[in-house]
Amino acid sequence: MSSHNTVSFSEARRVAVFGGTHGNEMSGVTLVNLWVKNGAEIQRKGVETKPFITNPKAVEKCSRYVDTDLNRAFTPENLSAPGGDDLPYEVQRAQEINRLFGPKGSPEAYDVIFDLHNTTSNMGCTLILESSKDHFNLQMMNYIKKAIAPASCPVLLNEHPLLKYSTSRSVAKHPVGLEVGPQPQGVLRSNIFEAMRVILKHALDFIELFNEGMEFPPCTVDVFRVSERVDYPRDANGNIIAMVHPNLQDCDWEPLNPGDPMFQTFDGKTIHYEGAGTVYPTFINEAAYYEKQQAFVTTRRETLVASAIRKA
Ligand SMILES: CC(=O)N[C@@H](CC(=O)O)C(=O)O
Ligand SMILES: [Zn+2]
Repeated sequence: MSSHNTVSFSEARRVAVFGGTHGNEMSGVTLVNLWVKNGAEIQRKGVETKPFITNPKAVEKCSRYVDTDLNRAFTPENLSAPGGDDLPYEVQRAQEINRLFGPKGSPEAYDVIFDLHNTTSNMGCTLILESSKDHFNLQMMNYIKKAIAPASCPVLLNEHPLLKYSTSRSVAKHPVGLEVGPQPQGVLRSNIFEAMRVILKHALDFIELFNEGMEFPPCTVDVFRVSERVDYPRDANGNIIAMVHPNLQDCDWEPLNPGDPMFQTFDGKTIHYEGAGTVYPTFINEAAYYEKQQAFVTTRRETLVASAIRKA
C-alpha cells in the first residue's frame, strides 16, 4: 500500500479512562479509584488522561446499575431528552457524561475513551472495537497485540445492525472497550486486575508515540465480528431448562462446529449447535446477560486492513 493511503488524525490530547460503567466490575472500579488519587501511572507526555467513575451510585451499591444499564443509555433519544429528576438515574448520568466528554459525534468530543469492564466469561483480555473503519483504533489494537505477544488479546468487533448498543465510551471519537475475565461480579482477582493494567499501559504508550509523530505503516488486524446472540433453551413459560454444556463452558474464542455440544438440559440431555458453519462463541455464560436472554454471542473471524496513520 502506498503513502497516499495514509490517514491523518489530529493528536489525541484528551483521553479518558472510565471505570464503574458497571458498578460490580471491580478491576475497572479499583484501578480508576486508584488513579483518581494518583494519576502518575496513566499520564503521558502531551496527553491529558482523565480517570472517571461513570456510575458512582452503582459502584456504591456494587450492582451493575441502579435504574437501567448505563452502557445501553447513550442513544440519541436519551441524550437529547429534556433533562429532569424524573428520568432514570443512568439516563441523567449519560447526559452529564455526554456534556463532560462529548457531545457525542461532535468535534469537541474527547479523542479516546477507554471503558474498563470485567466479564464472568473466560475471555481473557479482550479489546472491543465499534467500527471496522476506525484506523486509529485498528492501529492501536495492532500495537497492543504486538506489545503483549506471546500473550494474546482478541479483538471483538461489534457493528451488528441490531446487536450493537449505545455505550458510555461511544461519546469519544475513538471508543475502546476493555473486557477482562474471568472474574466474578463484586470480586477482585489479582491476575485480572494486572492484565487490565498492562493493556491500558500499552494503549497509552501508543497514544504518546502517535502524538510524538511516529508513523504507523499499514497492517492487518484479526478480529471476531459479532454475528448472533444465542439464548438459553426455555420452556413454554420462559423458564431456562438447560445450562451451557461442559464442552463449551470456558471455551470462549474456540471454534464451535455444527453438531458440537452446546447446552445440557437439567435431565442430562445434550443440545447440539445446528448452525451452518463454524463460529467462535464468546461471552459464554456471562452473569450479566441472563437478564438479556443471552447465553453467548457467536462471532466470525475476519482480517481487517488498517491504513497507515500519522498525525495531521
Ligand atoms: C459483561 C459486560 O458488561 N460487557 C459489556 C461489553 C461492552 O462494554 O461492550 C456490556 O455488555 O456492556
Ligand atoms: Zn461491564
